[in-house]
Amino acid sequence: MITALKHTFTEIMKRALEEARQFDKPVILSQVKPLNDSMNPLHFYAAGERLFLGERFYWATPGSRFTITGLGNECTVENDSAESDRFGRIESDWKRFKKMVHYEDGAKSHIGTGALLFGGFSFDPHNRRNERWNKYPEAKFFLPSVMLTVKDGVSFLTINRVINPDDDLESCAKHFTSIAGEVLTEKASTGGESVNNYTLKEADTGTWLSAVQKATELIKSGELDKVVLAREVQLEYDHKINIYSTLSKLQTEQPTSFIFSFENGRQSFIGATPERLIKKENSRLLSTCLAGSIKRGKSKQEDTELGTELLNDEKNLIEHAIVVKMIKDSFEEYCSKVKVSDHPQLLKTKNIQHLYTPIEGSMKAGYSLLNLVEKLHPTPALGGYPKMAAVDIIREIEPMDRGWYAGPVGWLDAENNGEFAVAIRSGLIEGKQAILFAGCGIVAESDPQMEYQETLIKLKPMLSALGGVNHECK
Ligand SMILES: C=C(O[C@H]1C=CC=C(C(=O)O)[C@@H]1O)C(=O)O
Ligand SMILES: [Mg+2]
Repeated sequence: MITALKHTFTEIMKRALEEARQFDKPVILSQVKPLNDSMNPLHFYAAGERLFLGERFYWATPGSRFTITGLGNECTVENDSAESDRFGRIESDWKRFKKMVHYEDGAKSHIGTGALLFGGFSFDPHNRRNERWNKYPEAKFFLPSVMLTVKDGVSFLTINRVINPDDDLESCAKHFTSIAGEVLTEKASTGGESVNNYTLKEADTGTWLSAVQKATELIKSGELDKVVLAREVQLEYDHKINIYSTLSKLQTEQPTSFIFSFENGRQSFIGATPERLIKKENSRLLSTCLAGSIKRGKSKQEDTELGTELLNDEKNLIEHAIVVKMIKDSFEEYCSKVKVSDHPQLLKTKNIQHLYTPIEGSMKAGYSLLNLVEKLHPTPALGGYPKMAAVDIIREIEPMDRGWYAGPVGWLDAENNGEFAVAIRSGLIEGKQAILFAGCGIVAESDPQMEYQETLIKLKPMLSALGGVNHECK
């Protein structure tokens, strides 16, 4: 068995085992190999179904220029802390582990390969909890057993193993020699019925409209500047929802968004979000201010006219400016060389146009990616401004438990690089049921009916991926 592996890697494996025994602590061993043939990441996800159902993740940046697909769970790093230390605790748990990461010689030169954690955070750890989110703690990440990274068309396979002090060399070696073969030769089960017969229930529409009205009054009375209010719809299908085809439709229909799936037992939390929270590549940090929306036009001309209207609409410009100010202020605290343009541009997805301002900076020494996630979450595009007042009001008047909706979802590696998006345009899927979420930034000038119409547009990406393109809610 062991001889099937490269001699050097066997040596590394022995050293890892010795280290685990010496410190009486588990050690992560990671092997990264380039793949000669390019591989379709969604096929890889589907191929993991038999062996790793319930423990898979998928992440694709806009245009699928970078994807990571993880199968199996070598170790979970999670906590249910309602305090702000939920970010810090993920960081310190990961630090403890990652000190002992070993790479095959020469393999670790690509960000997004090797040992990394994928997962996310709930929106608000202090909110009441609906039992549907029981499997999604306030912070949960896992290290996959096997992972495919595709970067600009080049594929890498990572195999991870947590080596415990009482493991033996032979079983470790077996893990590395057999796991990749088992997945790579597995036939992807991508089929299944296309989903289209469903019933849709809208929860508490009246309550939501009154909440929006109430929010505008609170804003006018000076209690806060902005609050984001969300609502949910429940879809019941007559057969099990096919996650593979849903992801693949999202990927085709939403090329300007991040596509994600976090599979957790029988549930999958999936979405196509256009909004990056933070990306860190070495010391370079990028964030996206995205807020303010209008529908797409039916013709090119109407689309351009609507875009121009959005760029000049006072209500939407206020909604957007509040986000830019908060992210810019945070960047100025944590970064040098902050760059942000004075005027928003348009970001167009298939169904909607947004006001968009990218922002970048160079992270000061002593900070980490998760420090930035903690600082930014929730931005006023998801929470409101001021942050604490807005989150309190959401807790009080929003008629639902957001769970992981609008929380940060993404990955971080052992070198403190990674990327998080905000989990909007998303849904929680289990069996025949999908619960979809959509929210809107409420400012003093907001009109409840118009905000409601905006949520209908924001529900479309998920509805369409689930086969319900023409549905119009009440
Ligand atoms: C909260 C959501 O969208 C945010 C992101 C972009 C534009 C928004 C808006 O115009 O209201 C929202 O702030 C959502 O899609 O659920
Ligand atoms: Mg809006």
